Amino acid sequence: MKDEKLKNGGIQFITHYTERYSYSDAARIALEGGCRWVQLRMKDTPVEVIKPVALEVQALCRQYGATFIVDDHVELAKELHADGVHLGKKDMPIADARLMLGEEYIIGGTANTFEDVLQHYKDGADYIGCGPFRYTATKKNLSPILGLEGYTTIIRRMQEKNIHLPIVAIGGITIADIPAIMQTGVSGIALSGTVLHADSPADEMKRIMNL
Ligand SMILES: Cc1ncc(COP(=O)(O)OP(=O)(O)O)c(N)n1
Ligand SMILES: Cc1ncsc1CCOP(=O)(O)O
Ligand SMILES: [Mg+2]
Repeated sequence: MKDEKLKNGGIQFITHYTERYSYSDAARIALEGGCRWVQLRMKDTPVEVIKPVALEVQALCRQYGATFIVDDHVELAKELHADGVHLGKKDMPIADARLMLGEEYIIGGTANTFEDVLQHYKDGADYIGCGPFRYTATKKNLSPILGLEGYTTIIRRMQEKNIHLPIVAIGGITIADIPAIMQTGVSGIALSGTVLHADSPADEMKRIMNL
């Protein structure tokens, strides 16, 4: 079951605040565009404000058969029975989240280096959000930019150590970047701004899903 939910994961759409669309409208647009992996990311927002939005986005994801991931909030993910949670360096450690959530939940971890990937692998992550590919205004305090070379190196080092874990590239990615990034051996792509800021986000999502 968890494997199937992860296979929804070629392309992960991540929400972000815009004046144009509410979080749930943005998620709906991505789903209408064919995306089947949505992460609700609402930075600088109290959890009691996130919860009702999360319920809406979860219902939408269920309607479309999409995988629903909550950013940062392990307890909320558990309370809602989300499909999973995404955790970075400043969030709950993955090993602790695994103890809280058990094996059935997807846990994604952020990595910028091979050493990060190795740690998340040992701690039981299900996938890695690896980036940033390039500069993006969607996230503050970015780690060093990886570019294509960064992914190639991380994937090669994973192969050398026989580490099998889906790598999802993230950070400033546009449709034009996707073929070359996929060529490095990553399993998926996470995007936000390129969809949200497109003239027609639903059409952009469709173009991405049809690559
Ligand atoms: C798929 C994916 N990859 C990386 C991140 C970044 O998570 P984190 O480092 O915790 O930063 P915030 O998103 O919480 O600002 C992500 N959310 N999703
Ligand atoms: C959450 C996150 N983590 C690293 S880059 C990033 C933002 C991704 O959004 P965008 O596709 O707009 O750069
Ligand atoms: Mg986080």
